[in-house]
Amino acid sequence: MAVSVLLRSVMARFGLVGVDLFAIGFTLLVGLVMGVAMYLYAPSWRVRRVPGPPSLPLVGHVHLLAKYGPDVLSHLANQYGPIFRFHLGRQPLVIIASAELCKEVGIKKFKDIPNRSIPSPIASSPLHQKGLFFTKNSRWSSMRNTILSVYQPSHLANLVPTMQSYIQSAAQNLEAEKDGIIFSQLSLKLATDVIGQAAFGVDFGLSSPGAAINSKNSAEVTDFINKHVYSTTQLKMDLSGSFSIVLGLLAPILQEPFRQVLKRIPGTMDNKVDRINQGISNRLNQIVENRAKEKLRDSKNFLSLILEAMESEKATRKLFTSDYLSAVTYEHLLAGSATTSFTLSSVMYLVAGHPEVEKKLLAEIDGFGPPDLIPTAQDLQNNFPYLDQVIKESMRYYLVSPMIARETSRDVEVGGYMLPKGTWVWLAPGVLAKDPKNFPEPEKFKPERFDPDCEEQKNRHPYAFIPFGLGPRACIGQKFSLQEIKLTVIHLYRKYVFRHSPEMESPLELEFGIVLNYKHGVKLTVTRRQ
Ligand code: HEM
Repeated sequence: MAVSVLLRSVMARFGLVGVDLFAIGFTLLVGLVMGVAMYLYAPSWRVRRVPGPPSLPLVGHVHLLAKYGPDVLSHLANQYGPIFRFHLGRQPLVIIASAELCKEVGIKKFKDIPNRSIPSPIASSPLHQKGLFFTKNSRWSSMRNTILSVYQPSHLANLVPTMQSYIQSAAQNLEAEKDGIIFSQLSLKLATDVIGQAAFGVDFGLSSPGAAINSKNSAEVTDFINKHVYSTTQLKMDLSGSFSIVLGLLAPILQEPFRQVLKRIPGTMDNKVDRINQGISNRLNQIVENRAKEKLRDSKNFLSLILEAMESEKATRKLFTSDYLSAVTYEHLLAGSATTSFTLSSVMYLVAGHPEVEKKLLAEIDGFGPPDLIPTAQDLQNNFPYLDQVIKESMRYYLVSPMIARETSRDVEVGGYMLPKGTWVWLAPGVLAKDPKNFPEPEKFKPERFDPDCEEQKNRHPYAFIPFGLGPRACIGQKFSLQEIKLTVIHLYRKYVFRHSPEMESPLELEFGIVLNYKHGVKLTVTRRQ
């Protein structure tokens, strides 16, 4: 009532006497509803010609994730072909599910599609945004060039003794656990220790036996790692993340304002994520600051190498301001731990369930030389061809990163469809890896399909298997992680054999995060070899 009186007096002032208030209210309401509808549907409208299933208002196709689980995109590719839409809430993704089109997006048309889209879990986490993964255009290429220069093969080769000593120490845990171990937990600790040393020159001391008791600063380290694990596992791609992440899926425009408010309200998940990310940032800044002050640095770790480059080159100094330096260093921990650990656990799980593969693998490992002969980086690359096949097949079978996010930076034609600037184009290596055209009987674990002499391998499209991505934006850590995984498998199989623990579910259950993870872990029993 009071509002209508007020409105009338305002209207009278402007000479609008006699205008129907109801009509104005109705027009405003219709305008508002249309505005919201346009906001929600505009992104879908721009790519409407690309085929895809009907999407639900607000949630898009997220409900299909619940229905089909990890196979959702393979299912849709069968129905809609090699390029189709999948809506994450309001945001349509154009999914690329053929090897030839992946090559087109990742290599041939790279200059039109050079960056990654930033999904809502990352948009709500400033900590994750300034690493190489999400930086864009010229900043990205300058950062990548500097980072690649510290990934020389000689640098990797120098890391073999460091990796080996962590592996040997972690393997001692196996002796203590007669009833079996949760291998995926041990491998995450090992991978975190290795990357902690390689990236920061810091010994987290997580994987050595009795780590919690021995480590001088165990409480602080455990706290840091727990924060890291929490921060990473909260980057959910479904509707179970923090409120601001879920809102980011539905209405991105509201995500940042809500995050700013919610992070100040104790008890909310946004508040917890923010506190934890702050804690990680502070700890990282401290590590970076301490390293920067050191006169004599251990030049084997990534951070020291970048700091040295910064001291000698003005351009690098300008590029790596402290926030970017902390972010790329943290990114190493993030990218280097969960991915490598998941892949290592997959290898151990799959070999443990396939005695015929185990037999061939043991023959190759035993044939390399005496049990205490540590392979060099070159040996690892050239002298373990069957191990290579086992790792590739394990990565195909359980692909840690089944999606690769990219975004068009101008209008570009892909697969016969014109995609406007700003379209999210996501490659689907997970679909390619399970496509029977590329991999006959995809549900069978057959390392021999990667034998360079076999017909299946010869006939396969060269980009049908891209676990590390492709083109100028491919993974920088590929050689690093393969070196670590091979050294670990060789060391473990020289001493032990493994079987599935009877306590483990079958088939293995997986969960979606920013990378794939094992829901209940990989549990194995261990037997010492005679
Ligand atoms: C088994 C282990 C790993 C897998 C499966 C993996 C997978 C991937 C994939 C699929 C991409 C996206 C590539 C693309 O867009 O084409 C990527 C990018 C990246 N990875 Fe890895 N990765 C692994 C280990 C590592 C390690 C150990 C590090 C660091 C030492 C690392 C650092 C990065 C970085 C920084 C990028 C972004 C590159 C850029 O945008 O220029 N990754 N990784």
